[in-house]
Amino acid sequence: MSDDKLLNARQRIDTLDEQIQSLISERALIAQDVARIKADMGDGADCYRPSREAEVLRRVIERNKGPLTDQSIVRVMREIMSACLSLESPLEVAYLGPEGTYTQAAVYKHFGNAVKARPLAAINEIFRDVEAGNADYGVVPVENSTEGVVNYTLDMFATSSLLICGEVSLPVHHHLLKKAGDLGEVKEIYAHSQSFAQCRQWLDRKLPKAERITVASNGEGARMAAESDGAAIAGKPAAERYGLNIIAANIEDEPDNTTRFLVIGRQIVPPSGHDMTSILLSSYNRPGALYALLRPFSDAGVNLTRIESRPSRRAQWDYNYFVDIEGHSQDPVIRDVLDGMKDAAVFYKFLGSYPKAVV
Ligand SMILES: O=C(O)C(=O)C[C@]1(C(=O)O)C=C[C@@H](O)C=C1
Repeated sequence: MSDDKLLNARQRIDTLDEQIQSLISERALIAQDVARIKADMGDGADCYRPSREAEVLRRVIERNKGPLTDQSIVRVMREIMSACLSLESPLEVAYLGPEGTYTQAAVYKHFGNAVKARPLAAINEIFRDVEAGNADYGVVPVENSTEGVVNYTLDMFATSSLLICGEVSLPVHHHLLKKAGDLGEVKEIYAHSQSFAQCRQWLDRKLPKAERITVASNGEGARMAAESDGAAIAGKPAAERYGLNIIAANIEDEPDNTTRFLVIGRQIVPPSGHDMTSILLSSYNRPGALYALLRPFSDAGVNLTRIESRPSRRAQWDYNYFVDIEGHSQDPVIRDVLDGMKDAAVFYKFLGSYPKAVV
């Protein structure tokens, strides 16, 4: 009797699978049409449309009645769009490698698995690669909820011609990885400095005597652990990539530890309805100058969500301010404020308007 029930349920699944598959194929045919339409419009260069993708994914969440979580249903839809886009034009995305880094996970979260992800050794190489047109887009880490900003990425924007085209928010779970053995045998640990900082309390408590060896990336640390008796702090993809065991899971001090990444490219992204805008400013070094510069945001009711200062490298004790606001630069209110700011600031650079991360 229960055999019959199982058979029946599987038949219903088979029927639905057939319908889903034929609908996905129909969708892919339309995506090919879209590519032809874009080519006819002389607009073919940018097959990837971040705003449209954000709209599609937001609609998926609005429609979701469960039982799948928003994250799960978005992941499925993201892969369908990724496969459709690869029919239009395969994308190449440079990221902070080697394989197994959180940045690689951010690439796949944002672009799906049909993208060609290219690992590079340093953040400046990613900027150069995209600027030179070797990669279509790049993905770089910009801030972590526990450890704060990635200064190197912010500094690159001061001189780069690239724009921010998107953001990716990735919950980061650190694990202690080792070829074999257990916690008691760990004498050396390889990790990126940010990961050591994010797991400091756990390490002080559990492995106070182990030597902490800072390496360029967590992927690199995992590779080194695979070739030695040492352990590495990295994510699950690195464990899989380098054949390591997870000997302690989720060792980050903050359970909500999240890293924000930026997608960099040459595209001016149109509004999606829920956008962010990033700018770089510097003000005169006199009382009230920074306040006067930023006040128009408040007067216009624009939400300033982040401000970071970095040495400008133009003069001693002179600073650049990285400012994030909610909204798009094509919104007339924001356009007016930014236009005023261009004249009032000592230095002003528009870094991009882009859709807020959907999940
Ligand atoms: O709407 C478009 O412009 C498309 O190319 C289609 C599509 C999709 O599959 O939905 C694919 C790629 C783009 O990045 C956005 C959306």
